[in-house]
Amino acid sequence: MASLGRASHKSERSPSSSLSSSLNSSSSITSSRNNGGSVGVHRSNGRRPVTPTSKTRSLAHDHDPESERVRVAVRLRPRNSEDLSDADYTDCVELQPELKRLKLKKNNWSSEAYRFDEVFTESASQKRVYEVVAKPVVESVLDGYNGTVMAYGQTGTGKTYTLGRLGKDDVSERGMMVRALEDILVSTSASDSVEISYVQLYMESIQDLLAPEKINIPIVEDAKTGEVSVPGAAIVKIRNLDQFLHFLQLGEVNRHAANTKMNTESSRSHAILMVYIRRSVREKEEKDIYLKENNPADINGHHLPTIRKSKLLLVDLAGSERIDKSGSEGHLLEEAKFINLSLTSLGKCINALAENSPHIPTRDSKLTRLLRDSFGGSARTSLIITIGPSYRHHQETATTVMFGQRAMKVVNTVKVKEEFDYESLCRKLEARVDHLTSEIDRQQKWRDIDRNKMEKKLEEFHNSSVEAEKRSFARSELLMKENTELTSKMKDLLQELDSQKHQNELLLNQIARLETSLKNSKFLEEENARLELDLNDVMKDLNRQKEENNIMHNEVVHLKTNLKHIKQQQLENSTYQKVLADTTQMYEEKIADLMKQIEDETMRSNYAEEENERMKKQITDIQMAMQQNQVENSRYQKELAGTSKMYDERMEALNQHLEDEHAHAVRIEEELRSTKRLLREYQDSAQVNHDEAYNIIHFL
Ligand SMILES: Nc1ncnc2c1ncn2[C@@H]1O[C@H](COP(=O)(O)OP(=O)(O)OP(=O)(O)O)[C@@H](O)[C@H]1O
Repeated sequence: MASLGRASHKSERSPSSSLSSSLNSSSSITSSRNNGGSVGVHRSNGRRPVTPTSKTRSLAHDHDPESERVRVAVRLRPRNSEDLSDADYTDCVELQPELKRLKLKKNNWSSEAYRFDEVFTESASQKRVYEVVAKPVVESVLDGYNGTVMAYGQTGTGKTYTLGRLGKDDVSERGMMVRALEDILVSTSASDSVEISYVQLYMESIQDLLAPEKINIPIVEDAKTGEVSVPGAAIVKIRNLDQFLHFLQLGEVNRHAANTKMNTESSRSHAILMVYIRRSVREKEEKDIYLKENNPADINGHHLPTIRKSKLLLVDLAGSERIDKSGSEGHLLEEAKFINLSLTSLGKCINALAENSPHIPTRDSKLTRLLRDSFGGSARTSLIITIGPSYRHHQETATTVMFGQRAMKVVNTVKVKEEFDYESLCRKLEARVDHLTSEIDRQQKWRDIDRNKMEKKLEEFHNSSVEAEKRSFARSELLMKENTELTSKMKDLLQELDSQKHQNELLLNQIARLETSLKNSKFLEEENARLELDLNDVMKDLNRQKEENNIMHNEVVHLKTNLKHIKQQQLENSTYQKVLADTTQMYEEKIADLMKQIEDETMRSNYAEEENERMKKQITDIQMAMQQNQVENSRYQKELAGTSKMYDERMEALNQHLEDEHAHAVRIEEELRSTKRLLREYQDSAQVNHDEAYNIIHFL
């Protein structure tokens, strides 16, 4: 305590000055109550009160001595059966709750007034006592401060009633322990941690009320932080009120108690309920703290989660007792001695703190060691002192009141204890590592899946490309084959074309020839017709000539007859007869020649007839060929259409040729005319011959 706590500058004040200061705060308490119904510590300098409703309050350490002073309330127990049965009963105190004042009677005519932070009459409810005394501390603890609520008083005055009452049958009877846990459990979330240890200090031995086998549990003090702990005690996580009630009842069962003259159930030990609260600092508050303290917790870019660890001590002290009154003997006496000894040590420390003494005898007892942080330390502390009403216990009441008065002078240095939650960070980082590992695994899995897919696709692509290559090779082979075939076909076609050309040429030639022939044939036909006509004429002439020849023959026969007759006459005329014979012979020779000419002419006429027939036949053949050619011509007409121009050109050549042919025909015609002329000459000659023959005959 000496190292952590010092009495405030108000420690030198007289009780009245303390009262004055309390008066200031009392008005603030009233104000707070009006605002929110809860009693908070309102600073006279106008700062906001430390209440659960003050959500926006600063988390800065508050060093207002008044606000950090140990709060002390006094509670008067109702008269008990002893008091009621006391015929000489007299009140030793007069309470003025509205003034938060207690008047302690010195004697029948005088009294001394003491100011407290709150004064509870015997009718004060458990609820109100809790809300005024303990609740602000509980809220402070929920905000991250350490806190202590302690009951101090003479045995049998209601310390256990005020703090440890379970209120199983009547909820309104619940004491501060149950109500505090109720509030804590309501105010904390699942992410927060609420744990308890419940120990008793019995005859300077710390024993675990939740695990009674644990005795002589050592007190551990952290040299650096001054933190006091009993790590040997069982720590139980509290999740609900029923669970807590169970443990509280268990502790009650395990607590040393005895039936004394003063109290049928007198606690023989100091019970200390330690509530450990571990809360994560909200993000915004965390940020505010970082900004305010300019100390951003950053490890490799990660903000460290900050937690607030706070501890609430609910201390139900064993009651001080006067051995003569309690009647303790033997073991009870020993217990009482230890109780009184430890309470005395506490009183000494409080005195020393109140008097700002350089030495605080913290180490005189385990109780003061355990409460080192509660008085003069960093905790917010509320003390409720319990007193009995009977004047019979005036001295004990006066001692208690004075203890309370001194305690009011003790100023603590409250501070929030925040630390980086390495455990949580570790868990978070582990979770992050797990998450990242699983993410990596997942991604690896996806990569594997993707790779497999890619490999499969690649294989498929490879296969398809091989297939495509095969197909393209087959196709190219096919194309090459087709190409070869087409080339061959093209060659054939070219050849065919050539042959077609050739044929065309042949046909053209043939057509030309046919056309020529046609022309010729026409011409010949015409010529033939003409010749036929001429021949007819010739034939007529010949027939006529034949008739004439016949006539001439007949004439010749007649002449021969006449000649015979003449010969006979010649015989009669010998000279004349000789000349006549010669002439006759000459004529006979001429007639023979003429006959021969006639026969030749006849033969020639027959030949001409045959020739005519042959030509007719030839014309018929030509006409048939022409008909065939016309069929073929119609067949080739389409093909010839494209080459008509060429044919036209050729036709010109043919025309030329035809002209030549025409010229030739003209020549033939001339020849024919010449033949006709010859024939006519022959006819003329024949006529001459005939005339000569006629003259001769006539002459003859
Ligand atoms: N405010 C009260 N109203 C009604 N009954 C009370 C009140 N305070 C105490 N009592 C009763 O007085 C008796 C003694 O109280 P309690 O055991 O709490 O005293 P104590 O201070 O704890 O005593 P000790 O120090 O011996 O343990 C109990 O029967 C309790 O019910």
